[in-house]
This record gives sequence, structure tokens and C-alpha cells, in this order.
Amino acid sequence: MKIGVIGGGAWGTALAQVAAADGAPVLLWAREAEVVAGINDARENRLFLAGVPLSPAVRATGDLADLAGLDALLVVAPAQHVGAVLRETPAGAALVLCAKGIEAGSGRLVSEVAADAHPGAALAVLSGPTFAHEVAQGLPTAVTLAVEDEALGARLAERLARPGFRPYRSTDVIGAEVGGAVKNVLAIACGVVDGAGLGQNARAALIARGFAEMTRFGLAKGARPETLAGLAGLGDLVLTCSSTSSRNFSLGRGLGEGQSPAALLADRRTVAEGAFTAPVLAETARAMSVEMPIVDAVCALLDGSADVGTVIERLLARPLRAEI
Ligand SMILES: NC(=O)c1ccc[n+]([C@@H]2O[C@H](COP(=O)([O-])OP(=O)(O)OC[C@H]3O[C@@H](n4cnc5c(N)ncnc54)[C@H](O)[C@@H]3O)[C@@H](O)[C@H]2O)c1
Ligand SMILES: O=P(O)(O)OC[C@H](O)CO
Repeated sequence: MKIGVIGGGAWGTALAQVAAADGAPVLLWAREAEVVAGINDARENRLFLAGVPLSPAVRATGDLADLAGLDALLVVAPAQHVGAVLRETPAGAALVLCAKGIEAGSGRLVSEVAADAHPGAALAVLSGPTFAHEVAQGLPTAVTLAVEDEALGARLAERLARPGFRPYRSTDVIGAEVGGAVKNVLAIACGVVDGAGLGQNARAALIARGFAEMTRFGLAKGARPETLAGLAGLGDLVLTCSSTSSRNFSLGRGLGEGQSPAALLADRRTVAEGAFTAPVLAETARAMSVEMPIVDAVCALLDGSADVGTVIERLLARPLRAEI
């Protein structure tokens, strides 16, 4: 199975390294000419994954047309750019969607965006607790690989599996997507708890109640509960809600410390997907009558309509209710 990667950020580069670990060639498209040159000439992506020596089997290109004729493309552009990039990408390959987010404006999951850009393409979702720098170092990692076509799922899992990289197969594409998109917003909330010094009890409560929000939203979208309780949902939520290695958690921590959202988001080279997904997630949930108070609180902090003290007061003043 000939593999290409769309996106030369940290995660696209780490996944290219995984796919090339057995020496099979992998072609990676990167938007930045310096990333293409760095990978081809110095075997390093200094902009997004500095310090990781890349396999000589990973080759980079700045031309999406070069991806024609490959069997599977790992789509690792940020969620808000997947549509634009796929519209310029030659069709014909299975698409393995690795971005975690919901498209602003349309409210579409990445699989819906991909189906629109490449009608009839086989679609898979790869998601789970995966800090790129750990995967690139070969540290043990497990992911959900969700594909409706079980035979394709088995072939993809076989192609991507390594001793330190274990794909667990699923057929629940929606569940895998919802988990990855929602956890980014909840990771911002956990960062706020940390930055505002609210304590470990509050963080654990937020993870559990955030998971309840993820589950309500996921079920309304047609996800299966066991997917949300697995690697792509709860697993990734726990990872990103407990580490400053998470860009979303770090963004939230800045908000919790009282820094302005505009300052925190200005001039970012790396992506904190939760900041883009939060408003569209809140809007979509409202339209489906799904309650997501923690997501609403993150939105209020990001759009500056409330400060940390106010959103905490609002969350704590909610009516007492049954846990489930
Ligand atoms: N970094 C991780 O550990 C990790 C792990 C799992 C999933 N992800 C997901 O992978 C996706 C990509 O994240 P990343 O961490 O690789 O990115 P990154 O933050 O390392 O780099 C930013 C990326 O955005 C791209 N970009 C910026 N503007 C663009 C545009 N207009 N069109 C197309 N691309 C543009 C850049 O070229 C670069 O590839 C995100 O959805 C993220 O949630 C990341
Ligand atoms: O740095 P974050 O917050 O984008 O998280 C990276 C991955 O999604 C963790 O699984």
C-alpha cells in the first residue's frame, strides 16, 4: 500500500515517520517550502518537529499533484483547511483523516468535508492520545482506526502498525471524529482550571463532566458510546487534559492566568484546534438541543464575553441534577 501524507506539521511528520519505519517510501506534502527543503536536504522538520531525525524513506513535496497514484493519503492539515487542500489533491486514494476538529461555518465533521471534496472516496479516521513528539520517538502509542469497510480497515492497520504504534480497529467513523474534536475544547477548559489555580479536584470533575458532554453530543450525532469511552474519546481527553504538551491545554492555561485570547492566539505557528471548534461545536449542540455548559464557558472566554471568575460562577451556580 503506497502511502502519502497531506500536511507537514508535527503530526503529519510523525505519521510519515511511522509509515516509513519499515523503509517503504512515503511522500509528504508540506505547505511551507522550508519544510519541504528541510526534510529532503537535512532529514528534519525544524519548523514543526525539531530535533527528530527523519527516515530517508520520507520524501517531501510542495506540489499536491505529486500525490496522484498513491493508495492511501493520511490527511493531516488542520481541520479548518482540509476542504481547501483536498479540493486541490488528485482523487483516487483512500483518505485517512487525522485532523481533529469541526469545520467553522458549516458545522461539518472532517469526514463530511472530505466526502464533499472527494465523492465516493473510502474514508477512515485515525485518532487517539498521540502527542506527535512521542510518536516520532517511537514511544508506545495506541490509536483508534475507524473505517466502515472492515477489509480496508484491516489493510490500513497492517500497513501502519509498528511495535510501538498499535491501531485498534473500529467501524465507528463518527464516534472517532467526535471524540477528537470535542476533547480539544475540553482540554482548553482543563487548562483554564490549571491556570486559575482551581485545584486537582476541579480538574477531575471537569474531565468527568466534560466526558458527559462529549457523550451527549456524540450520541446525538450517531456515535457509539464504546468509541467515546475508548482511545479516541476518553483516552485522548485524559491525555490532553493533564499535560502542557497539549497546545489546547496551554492555551486554556493562559486564559486561566488572565491573558487575553487575542494575544494568546496571535502569531501562532502551531494549531490549537479547540479554539476554532469551540464556537461551531456550541452552535451545533444548541441546534440539536444538546447541553454543553463547559463548551459554552470556553466560548465565552475565547470571545471575551466573560472572564474566568464569571464563567466559573455560572458553572457552579447551575441547578443541582442527577449525575446521569
Ligand atoms: N501535534 C500533535 O501532537 C497532534 C496529534 C494528533 C492530531 N493532531 C491534529 O493534526 C492536525 C494538524 O496538526 P499539527 O500538530 O500537525 O500541526 P502543527 O501545529 O504542527 O502545524 C500547523 C500546520 O498547519 C498548516 N497550515 C497552516 N495554515 C494552513 C493553510 N492555510 N492551509 C493548509 N495548512 C495550513 C501548516 O502547514 C502546518 O502543517 C490538527 O487537526 C491536530 O489537532 C495533532
Ligand atoms: O496539542 P494538542 O492539544 O493539539 O493535542 C495533540 C493531540 O491531539 C493529542 O492526542
